[in-house]
Amino acid sequence: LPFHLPNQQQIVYGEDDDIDDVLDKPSVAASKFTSWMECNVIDSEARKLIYVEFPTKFVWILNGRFWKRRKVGKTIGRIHSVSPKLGEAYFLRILLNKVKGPTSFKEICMVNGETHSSFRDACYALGLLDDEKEYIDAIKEASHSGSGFYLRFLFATLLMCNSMSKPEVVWENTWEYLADGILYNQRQRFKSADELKNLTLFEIEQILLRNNFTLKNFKKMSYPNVESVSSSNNRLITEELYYDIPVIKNDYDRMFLALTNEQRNIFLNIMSAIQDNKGGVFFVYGYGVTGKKFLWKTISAAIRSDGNIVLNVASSGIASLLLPGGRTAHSRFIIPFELTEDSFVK
Ligand SMILES: Nc1ncnc2c1ncn2[C@@H]1O[C@H](COP(=O)(O)OP(=O)(O)OP(=O)(O)O)[C@@H](O)[C@H]1O
Repeated sequence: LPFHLPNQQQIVYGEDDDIDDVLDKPSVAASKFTSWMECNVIDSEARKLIYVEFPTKFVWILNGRFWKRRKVGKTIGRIHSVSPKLGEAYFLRILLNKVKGPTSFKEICMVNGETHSSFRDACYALGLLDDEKEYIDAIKEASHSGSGFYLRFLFATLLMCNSMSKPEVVWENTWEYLADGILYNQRQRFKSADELKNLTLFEIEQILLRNNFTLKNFKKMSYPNVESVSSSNNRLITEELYYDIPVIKNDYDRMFLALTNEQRNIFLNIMSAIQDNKGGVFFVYGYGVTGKKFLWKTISAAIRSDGNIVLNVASSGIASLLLPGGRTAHSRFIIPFELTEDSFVK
């Protein structure tokens, strides 16, 4: 048994069909599902049945596009299954297993005389959905042993699985647990008193600017470095500076000592181009498993352990996973890729 949200009935049409002809199709005016509701208006027997029971007493007359009382035969109904990800369609399906004889979509949403604004709310009112207590309790319980990072991961996983019917309720009740560690990390972000001073000056300058003043009017006062504030508020930059420097430094020391002569030569060449601000394009090639990625990792660790930024990119998703903090070049630099029949990634 098909069903659909209001005005979302399925229609099949050809590529060149005229839009008016498409809209005039009988399946638009009367889908199996909307005809069921129309039958409920005129037939009192129909109103005793939920949708899935309908085919036991009624048959669908395809030519006329209406339901008629069944005279012979037995049949059972089954409603198409729907993923919870589809939201309202999923909740409508739940209601269809409960509501007898509705004559309109509005009536499906009606519980004890009250019309709800969504199928989800109607499910709630009927007690068909759990309250979110079990999720709230689970997050609170996990907070005894898990860090804030782990809890945020848990909440994100619950969101991705669509397991919570009212994620906003869980969020409001648990955000303080989920926020654990963020304040601490933000404090750590300001590596020096100078950065903190700069940000404070920046905030003061904002107040002054709103009142047509500026710190520049006070000759002896320092002026904030606006560029560094905007970069410290830039999420991408912050993410790249989020590495645990002592850990990275340790990795770097270990890897640097292990470099082969050939790797070390390349490493020193590239590092000197960086340190002397010369820049350059380096093409490192070699047979598989000869240590190219090991070299990238060492270079990345060397640069990151100085608190600088490395953007590791690869052309394929799998290769990018092998690089520390790697992303595909397309994703990182938002390279447009026109998808046609003949397009391919070189
Ligand atoms: N100097 C080194 N000291 C210790 N282990 C190393 C060294 N160089 C490479 N390795 C190790 O050798 C293995 C292969 O290296 P890596 O993955 O860097 O090779 P690759 O050239 O990038 O391979 P592929 O081309 O197949 O992707 C890894 O396990 C790496 O840790």
